[in-house]
Amino acid sequence: MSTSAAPPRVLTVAGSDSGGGAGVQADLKTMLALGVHGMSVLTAVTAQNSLGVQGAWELPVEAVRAQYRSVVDDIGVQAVKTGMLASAELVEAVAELISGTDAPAVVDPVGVSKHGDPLLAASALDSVRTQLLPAATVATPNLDEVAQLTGVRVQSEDDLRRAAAAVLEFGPRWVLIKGGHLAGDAVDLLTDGTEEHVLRAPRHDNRHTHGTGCTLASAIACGLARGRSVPEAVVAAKQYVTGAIAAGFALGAGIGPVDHGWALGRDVP
Ligand SMILES: Nc1ncnc2c1ncn2[C@@H]1O[C@H](COP(=O)(O)OP(=O)(O)O)[C@@H](O)[C@H]1O
Ligand SMILES: Cc1ncc(COP(=O)(O)O)c(N)n1
Repeated sequence: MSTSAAPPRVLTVAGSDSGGGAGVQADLKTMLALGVHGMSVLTAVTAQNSLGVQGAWELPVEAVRAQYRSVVDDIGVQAVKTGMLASAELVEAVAELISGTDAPAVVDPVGVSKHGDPLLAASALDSVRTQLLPAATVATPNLDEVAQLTGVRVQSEDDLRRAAAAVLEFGPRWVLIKGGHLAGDAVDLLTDGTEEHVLRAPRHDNRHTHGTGCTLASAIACGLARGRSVPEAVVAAKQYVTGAIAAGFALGAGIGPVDHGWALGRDVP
């Protein structure tokens, strides 16, 4: 009997989106599409659909710690991605867990949903700044999160560099500022303070963009788990999320999800 070699293992530490477009569900679908073994530590459960978030319940810190230890101590991880962490207590526990793990960490500092529903308590922002961001190999804030964390308001592409410098002050190794909410091309800036990479993709005129940020951060984690450098992983992840946005589809009466499976059966980037 033959056994196949195990694929790289990637762990998401995030909230559940019952609608299946964002959160842990987006992360695991991305991981399957990009050829790694996806695993999850659930931090919170949301009742969520195309119209918004109808309810959110966080898990006890012991439940988060126990899930994390179960996965890391037996199966092992080649990369970790964090998403919705809900409270200061959970942010601090997760920051400690990822700091003690010998694997790159992609930190998506999720603040609010596309519909403006809060996914992180305001009282947790300081823990994100002082404990979570310093533990990140790559942090991937969107423009609202940049404003919340640093006070820098990005209004045009020219402001991206100033935003990146302000986030780097908190200590992540790299930062990817996502300019997806600006008009014009979808432009993101990746930098470690020395090297700078501008990632530009055509804007798809598609309102079905639920889950873009989760999908991009997970795709970066997949690339890192496969041994790619941060810039290589981010370039490939940007290609993957751009294709997923182009293929986003209507579901329910509101904002539909990106299509995580758009590249299945084709060569993955
Ligand atoms: N309409 C769009 N067309 C193409 N790319 C987009 C579009 N909207 C967002 N993006 C890209 O999707 C990724 C996620 O960005 P964003 O939507 O800003 O994150 P978040 O989901 O955290 O708000 C970024 O690479 C961004 O440039
Ligand atoms: C549980 C959960 N986590 C994260 C997001 C952010 O989603 P997006 O990727 O659209 O910003 C969400 N809506 N729900």
